[in-house]
Amino acid sequence: MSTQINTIPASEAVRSAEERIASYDWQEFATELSGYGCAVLPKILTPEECKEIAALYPHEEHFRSHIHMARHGFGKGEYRYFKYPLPDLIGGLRTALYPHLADVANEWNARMGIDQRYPAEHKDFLKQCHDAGQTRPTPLLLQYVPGDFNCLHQDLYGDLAFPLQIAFLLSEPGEDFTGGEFVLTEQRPRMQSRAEVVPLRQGDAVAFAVHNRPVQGTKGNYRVNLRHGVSRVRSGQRHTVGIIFHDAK
Ligand SMILES: O=C(O)CCC(=O)C(=O)O
Ligand SMILES: [Fe+2]
Repeated sequence: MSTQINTIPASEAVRSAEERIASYDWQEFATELSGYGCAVLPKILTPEECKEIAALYPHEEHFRSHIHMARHGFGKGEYRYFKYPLPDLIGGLRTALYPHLADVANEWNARMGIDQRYPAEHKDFLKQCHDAGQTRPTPLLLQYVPGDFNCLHQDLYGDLAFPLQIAFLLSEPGEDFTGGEFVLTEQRPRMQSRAEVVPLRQGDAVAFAVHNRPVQGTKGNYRVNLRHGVSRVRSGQRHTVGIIFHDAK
């Protein structure tokens, strides 16, 4: 299938992704992400782009695998992992968003006493993944119908894991679907867990911690353990795209 998002040359898709992300206040974004473990990028995709991406779902040629969540105990609903080459817009956003997240990830690792530092460009991090045998693309398109939900989880696919990821809501809450809230939990050592429900509109993206983040305590930084998921969809259809920055084994 040829859709508009696949007819833009890849270099232009990166530029267009770079242009759109230049309009955000990345300092404020980093403060929010470090304060709460998640931060929203409003209206990163247009409604037309959301519809175009969601419309790829039935077209198998774009995907390497198809997962029925109930079969694995992951919840209920389905998703498909994109194949390389990724659709230009998704690949472009993956490349253009990475450097902003790498700055936060490197600061978090320093605060958590983890030696690893992430390179400034995504292609260099992907090379590390590929050299470690993690070669399969992880961006995915998810589809939920009434009764579907996504259990709390962490998207780890091997030893190498970039600590932040992004999900884009492609459907409009209240119009295309009800329920289906994006949820994050944060397990704090020797304390009760904290939950966040992230309000998103169509075209918004949420960046969040994949598994750990540092929290400033009275005696220095401590590490919390995060999981994310989606509450039950009550009506309609909900689509999302997930961008994970490490590749899979
Ligand atoms: O559907 C969602 O909002 C969450 C999808 C998800 O688990 C992910 O992008 O990793
Ligand atoms: Fe996920």
